Amino acid sequence: MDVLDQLQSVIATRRGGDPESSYTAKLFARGRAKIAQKLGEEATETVIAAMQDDPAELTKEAADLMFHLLVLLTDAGLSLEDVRAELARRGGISGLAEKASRETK
Ligand SMILES: N=c1c2ncn([C@@H]3O[C@H](COP(=O)(O)OP(=O)(O)OP(=O)(O)O)[C@@H](O)[C@H]3O)c2ncn1[C@@H]1O[C@H](COP(=O)(O)O)[C@@H](O)[C@H]1O
Repeated sequence: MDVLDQLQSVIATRRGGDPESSYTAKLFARGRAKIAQKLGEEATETVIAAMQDDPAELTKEAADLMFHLLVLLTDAGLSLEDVRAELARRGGISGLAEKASRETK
């Protein structure tokens, strides 16, 4: 099991947990809108780190971003497997070709 799968498992165990002892449980308790807000904040911090050309900070912000994305997916009843399946479905399809097919629909 890789670190993202392990993290997803830990996150799932925190649903309904004690917000006083777990940051993840606190996020779940605050609800989808708050989780989404935190994800947006972490995305902004990731962009800032990238623009400052700071690889160490970018790595940390990317980790924060991925953690909050996993919490949001879990709250929505989705998992890394769903995202992996979507990425696999796109394998071999150029992003440009995929965009063109969307524009003709
Ligand atoms: N990977 C993470 C992780 N990344 C970031 N964070 C937390 O995300 C928070 C982001 O910081 P902020 O200052 O933006 O948030 P805040 O000020 O606490 O929140 P707001 O008041 O702004 O809403 C910090 O508290 C970080 O510790 C994480 N918290 C937990 N994990 C993982 O989740 C596991 C379970 O954690 P708990 O649920 O806390 O037991 C841990 O063992 C880790 O593996």
